[in-house]
Amino acid sequence: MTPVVSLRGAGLQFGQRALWKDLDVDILAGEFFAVLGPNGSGKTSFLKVLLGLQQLHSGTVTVAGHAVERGSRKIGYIPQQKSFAPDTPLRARDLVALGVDGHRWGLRIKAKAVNQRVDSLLDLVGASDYARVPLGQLSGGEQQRLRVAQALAAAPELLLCDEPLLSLDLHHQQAVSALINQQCHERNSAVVFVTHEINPVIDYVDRVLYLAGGRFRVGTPEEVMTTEVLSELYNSRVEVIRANGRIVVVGLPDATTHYHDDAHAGVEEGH
Ligand SMILES: Nc1ncnc2c1ncn2[C@@H]1O[C@H](COP(=O)(O)OP(=O)(O)OP(=O)(O)O)[C@@H](O)[C@H]1O
Repeated sequence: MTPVVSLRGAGLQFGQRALWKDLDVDILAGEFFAVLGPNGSGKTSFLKVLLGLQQLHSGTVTVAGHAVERGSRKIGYIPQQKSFAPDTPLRARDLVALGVDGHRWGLRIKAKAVNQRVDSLLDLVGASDYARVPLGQLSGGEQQRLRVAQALAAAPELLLCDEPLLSLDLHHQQAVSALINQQCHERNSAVVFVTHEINPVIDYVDRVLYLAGGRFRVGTPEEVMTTEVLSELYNSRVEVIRANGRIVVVGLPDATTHYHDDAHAGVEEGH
């Protein structure tokens, strides 16, 4: 089986700073692949390489067996959240319709089929109620659910997600993670899921790429999310604690922690 993503000897560097190098990895159809690491470790840049928006410094990358091309219909992309401008001249359903590949249906039934597909996607992400509201008037979480629907619209072979759960409440975090998991494990897309927190998707993740300090480790969560591996990656003693199926990492170096509030200082879940 041809891997959906294949990297060989891949390296990315800005100036003198190597984000990662000598990365060999194949990501398969139906695999949920999480990319974890502190701020600035190169997670978004990893997605940009797969999107053809960022050249590798060394090595090679292919998607579905071919050189990476920009704007590929094989790839669905949920970008890191940025709000739409208040005067964006699109309604919620227009955004989702942009993701639907109308060419799949014959001309005569095209409009109807596209409308039905858009309706079912809006329903999937719980956005039917605001389908006709202009994008700029929607909350951050509502906009985010539409981006998810748009990315799923073309049933992509490869689904790239950059922190897709940010600004979603717990209920919608669970709903959106389950949808992405369905696209992966039921519809056989390869999913690359960038996140600071593994816990919301811990039940779905097959393998992890953990980036830190110019180093990386690839493996199952059980192999990578350990005291030994993370201490080595951070070059500093951290403790990985597992409780009730969740992973808590304690003692991350200050420069790499993201406190949600003061109460979390020194403790970061699933990072
Ligand atoms: N085009 C570029 N030119 C120079 N430096 C860049 C460029 N793109 C990214 N960088 C740098 O590379 C590093 C990694 O950036 P990236 O956005 O991939 O990190 P990240 O792991 O996604 O971080 P975060 O968790 O904060 O989103 C950052 O220090 C960033 O400033």
